[in-house]
Amino acid sequence: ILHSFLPPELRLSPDKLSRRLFRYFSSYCYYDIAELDGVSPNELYNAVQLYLSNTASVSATRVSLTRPPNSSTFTFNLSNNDYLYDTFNGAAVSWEHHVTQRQSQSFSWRPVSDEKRGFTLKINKKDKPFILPAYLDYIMDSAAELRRKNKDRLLYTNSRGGGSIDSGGRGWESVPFKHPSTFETLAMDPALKDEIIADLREFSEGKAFYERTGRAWKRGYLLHGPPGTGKSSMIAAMANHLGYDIYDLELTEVQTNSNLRKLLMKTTPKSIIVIEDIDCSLELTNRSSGEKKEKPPAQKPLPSGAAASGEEAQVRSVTLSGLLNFTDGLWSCCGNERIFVFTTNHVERLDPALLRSGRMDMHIFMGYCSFPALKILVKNYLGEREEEEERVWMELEEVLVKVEITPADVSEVLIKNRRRGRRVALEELVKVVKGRVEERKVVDGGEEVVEEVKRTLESPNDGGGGGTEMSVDDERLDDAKEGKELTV
Ligand SMILES: Nc1ncnc2c1ncn2[C@@H]1O[C@H](COP(=O)(O)OP(=O)(O)OP(=O)(O)O)[C@@H](O)[C@H]1O
Ligand SMILES: [Mg+2]
Repeated sequence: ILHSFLPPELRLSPDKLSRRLFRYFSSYCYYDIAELDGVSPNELYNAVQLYLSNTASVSATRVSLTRPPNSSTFTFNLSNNDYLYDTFNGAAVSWEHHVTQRQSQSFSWRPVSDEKRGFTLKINKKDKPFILPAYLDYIMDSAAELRRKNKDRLLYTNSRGGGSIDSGGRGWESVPFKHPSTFETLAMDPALKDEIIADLREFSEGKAFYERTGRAWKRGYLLHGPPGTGKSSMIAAMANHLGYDIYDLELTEVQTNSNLRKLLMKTTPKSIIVIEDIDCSLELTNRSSGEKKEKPPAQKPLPSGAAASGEEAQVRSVTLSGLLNFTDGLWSCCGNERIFVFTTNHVERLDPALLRSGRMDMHIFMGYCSFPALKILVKNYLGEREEEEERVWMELEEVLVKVEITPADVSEVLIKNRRRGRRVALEELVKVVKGRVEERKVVDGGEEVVEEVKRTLESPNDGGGGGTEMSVDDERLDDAKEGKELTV
């Protein structure tokens, strides 16, 4: 009866009709996202699945857990007909996963699953203008990010072959990057560590900021400090924290500025470009001086093998300005989201052009082992602190301020004595640090004596310089000789 009264477009089966009526009066709208679009996979379905499997708001009543091979984390998927709630821009949405059996198996060249899977997104009609399509874009971006984080990261180098960039080779050779260093295991001042982590987060989330301010989306860090203080470990921790690849650029292997540019052009976004020991890699003379720069001794001969004239050598070698052009000049915008890290043991040897403000955004000094850093190292190697160790810790805190010991040295002692038990390892550490204090006293004493001897020799009233008697305590002089060679 109803059919005969209704217009043709509404003459539907009761089931469909009731659904349409329900949707018409409902305050929600629904979006179906099927696994397959015809026979090809639906990218959005995969993105939603990945996004939901990592979303923090696990409010579904039943989820299926999985652990992919070689992964340390569990992921979960929605079970059939279960819901998960999410919020975006303050609006609540829900996702339902449905799995149904395929009715008829039409012939297909590709293997098609027996099940038909899909997600249904339910959002309030009033929220629709505010969250669509931004929410779906956000899901696609988040999924791409998760995919990148889950994939093996790579360490590239230009010094292991990979084909010379000149002869059309790739220039970079890669290996899987598996360095275990993280910010948690990195022993350094906690305040500085937090500052670096915050800086990295700001950088990686700063796309809009960099666009708005017209700056190239890149950041430079200069790590300096004595050997064995964790500069390389810091780079690994940065890469692990951000999930970036690392390009370890061996400058001495690059022959010309143009090759350097080609190599850097081949780096991918979301990567860290590292130049270790920059003071040794290049003759980093002041680029404005216009003087001819001698080819650095470490630099390899030119591929042609021909002896280049002085002029040619100048043109055909990597210069500071060539490097800065890429890190800072017009070329810096070729490729987004890149971090440059330079390390050096001698910051004072670097060209001021490299140090001027704005060039390297952050100068990080990796110093000798402080007490908070020591606590992290002990925790890394020996585990959590125990109750009855108060005395040893007090002793360590007291002596540590008197010496310069690198985290690498501390690690060495702890690794060597780890098997002998925690207590013994700590006692050994105290012994080593105290030993260093004693050594230092001798050296300091020696230096004092040297100064005193110098003063005596230089003073004409005392008859110094003529081999006459000196008023130096013999015993201290002996000590000094043991500790340090006298060079007066
Ligand atoms: N701050 C640190 N935190 C944790 N471990 C450290 C730290 N510093 C050094 N180590 C340990 O010492 C070893 C050497 O450190 P690393 O290679 O990072 O030093 P570096 O500063 O890069 O030295 P170099 O200037 O000689 O290149 C590392 O394998 C690491 O185990
Ligand atoms: Mg290093």
